Amino acid sequence: MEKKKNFRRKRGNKHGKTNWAQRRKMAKNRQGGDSKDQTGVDMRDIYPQKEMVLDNVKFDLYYRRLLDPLFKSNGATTPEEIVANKDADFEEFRAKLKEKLPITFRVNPSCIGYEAVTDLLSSDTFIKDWAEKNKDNPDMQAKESKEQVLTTEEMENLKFKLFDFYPDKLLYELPLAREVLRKDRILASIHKFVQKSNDSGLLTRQEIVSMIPPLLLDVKPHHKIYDACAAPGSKTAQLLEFGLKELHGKNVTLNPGFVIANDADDSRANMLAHQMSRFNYGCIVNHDAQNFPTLHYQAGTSAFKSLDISNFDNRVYFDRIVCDVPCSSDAAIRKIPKKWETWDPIDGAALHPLQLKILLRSLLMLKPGSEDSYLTYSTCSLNPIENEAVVYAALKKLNEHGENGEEFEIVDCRDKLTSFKTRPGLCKWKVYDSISRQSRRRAKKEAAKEEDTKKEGENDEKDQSKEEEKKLEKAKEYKTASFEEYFREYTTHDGIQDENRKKKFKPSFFPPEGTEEEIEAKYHLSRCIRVFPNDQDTSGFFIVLFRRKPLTRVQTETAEEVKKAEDENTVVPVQKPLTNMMRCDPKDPDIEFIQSYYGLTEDFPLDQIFTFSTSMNKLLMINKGLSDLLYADQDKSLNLIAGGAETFIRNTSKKFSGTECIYRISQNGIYHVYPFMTKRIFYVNMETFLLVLNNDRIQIENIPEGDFKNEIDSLSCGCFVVVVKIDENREEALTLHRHHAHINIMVSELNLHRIRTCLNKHF
Ligand SMILES: C[S@@+](CC[C@H](N)C(=O)[O-])C[C@H]1O[C@@H](n2cnc3c(N)ncnc32)[C@H](O)[C@@H]1O
Repeated sequence: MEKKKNFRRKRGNKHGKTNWAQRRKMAKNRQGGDSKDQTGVDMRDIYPQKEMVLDNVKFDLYYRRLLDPLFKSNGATTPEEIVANKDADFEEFRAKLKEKLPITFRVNPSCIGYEAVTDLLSSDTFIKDWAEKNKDNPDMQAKESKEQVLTTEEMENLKFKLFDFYPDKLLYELPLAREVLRKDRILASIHKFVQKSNDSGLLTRQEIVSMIPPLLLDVKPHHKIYDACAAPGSKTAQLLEFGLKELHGKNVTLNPGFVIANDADDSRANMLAHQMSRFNYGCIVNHDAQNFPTLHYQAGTSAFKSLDISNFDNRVYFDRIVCDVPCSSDAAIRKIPKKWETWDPIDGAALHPLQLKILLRSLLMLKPGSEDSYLTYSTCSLNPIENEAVVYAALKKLNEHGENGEEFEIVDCRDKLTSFKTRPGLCKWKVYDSISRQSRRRAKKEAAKEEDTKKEGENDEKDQSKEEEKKLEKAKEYKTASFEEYFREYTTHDGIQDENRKKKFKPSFFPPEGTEEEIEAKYHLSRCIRVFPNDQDTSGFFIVLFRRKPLTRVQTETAEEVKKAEDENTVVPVQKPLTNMMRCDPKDPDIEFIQSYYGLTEDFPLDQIFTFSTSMNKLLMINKGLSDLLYADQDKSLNLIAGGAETFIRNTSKKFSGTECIYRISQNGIYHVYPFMTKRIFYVNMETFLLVLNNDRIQIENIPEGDFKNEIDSLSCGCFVVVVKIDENREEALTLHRHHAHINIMVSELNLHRIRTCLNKHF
């Protein structure tokens, strides 16, 4: 019993499940992150951790052979030169995989005033200026180290590296190793700046290759977007940013587009909530993507009315889908060095069936009959079994069974990545099974037995095979180790002898039949993209862009049913509560209070306010598109985890007692409300805005005489909003609270950091 208790404590809650925070802690402990004892001695100094061997002979053999057509021969003509050049390219590839990744990040273009941030980051002197400004700021210093690693001259010349294949000067790299950043007394402030800006949503730290799928999708605000395997959400954030970039204030709330982020792992799905919390534009759901429920727009809703009657199909479809499936992650080995120890191609083989199911389900969720329906499939694996084989199997299944010809096609998207090097997809590949260490040992033994069984006794034989095995392990070089020793080739599925292996190695692993030209003409597999780590110092990656062509018409209802549905258009559907998220009744006294207290205009969409709790302590705003989607879920089949932006918060704290203000406005949701406010909102000049931005608390008597002071003097206690016009198209807003004798800002430190940076008011 005692044992069981301990097990529970170690592993999480009483059901043995761990949440995200617990897992992080466990991982940190495993990595020795929190390794100091009570006296502050780092135990890693006493018991140094095992040095990780960044080598795997199987990995080398497998990829040198499987990806051979992709290694560069650099114009060589003789067979020897071709092999030598390809070997050199492979060596570069392999060497790069052993290096640590540089830190890259993206500016969030949906932040108001983000252009000021891109100007700062691309300036020659930002690093130097920021370090200088923060040299005495304890919040921006490294905790332990006080060294200065870079020379003054190196420091002078240090700049962020800008990648111009990404639009609007948004993508940067910090051109230094993490160790240097952490150690250097001055540079620590830059590291802190990136961290703080990342936490505030202004920057997103993300690997370059992982940014490619959303980039290829050319997202527009009206798009309905589905992210099938979304956690931890870096691509979801990018999709939201692209969608929101062109929208500000009012438009977001009334916008028909949305992003729905799904992940099958409930604790990972919860991690997405942070990414989405500021946008009323997205929601998070928790389903197996291969079985994602089909939703239908309901008669009577505006989304239903806008459906094309000549092509009637009231299922919910998506304009853009990101299918970033679970994979063996061997292309991310720079980030996960442990893979060097554990890598085996069977990992990819085991995931192929799930990857294919997720892709098939997702492709069918793309809007049919449209000129503008795109999906990206991606993995951070190099293995053709997880990549081209999945893509080919999906195309084969969907196109050959479609009645109207080839409905899905691979799009050539290389022109969208000019100045970013990629390598093409493979048309043909081999299917290899790896021979286990046990089988290799057995084979060695048998060979040894055959040669000289009589001379040696059993014990000697054991010693010999052990000896041989050691030698073999030492032969780390792919040139000296024999491929056949490690891998067995399967040419057809029918030809697999071992029944167990036959179950694991599916028919869909195998490449198309025919010549490369024939295959290419039919499937265009070379339009897939593989990123090699050595081409521009990134991780590896595989991406393919699919398009659903407007060929078939899918009818889910008969013409009479359509007619009936049209007749029913005037009927407002019953508003059932959702599984765990409820639409607030616009007639609820609390909602009516909000409307009158803040003087919300008639067009404020009261029916887009939702809550997760019957006590209505936190009210979330969702936009028009998301609201339509949730209406479509009348069967409550969506397992909704979070959605919308936290906008109104019930004032339960004592510090707000004595005011009539039942709900204050949250800074997260302010942008969705203030354009509709006619009361308790003040448009101020930049000077006044900076006064409230830079002071937590201001005595009312100390506010300089003028319009703002007069307005505050006559304002009752409670929440209010100030707005400043930055230029023709941009405004920034803050939530504040008026108390009897003072006002104070109700904005988190991180939000303040974001706003100050975007206004360029740190300097
Ligand atoms: C490669 S990660 C996604 C990374 C994410 N797209 C990003 O950019 O941050 C794959 C995700 O798929 C999830 N997953 C695994 N099996 C799934 C399934 N059957 N359906 C949906 N998600 C699944 C995993 O929990 C994991 O979070």
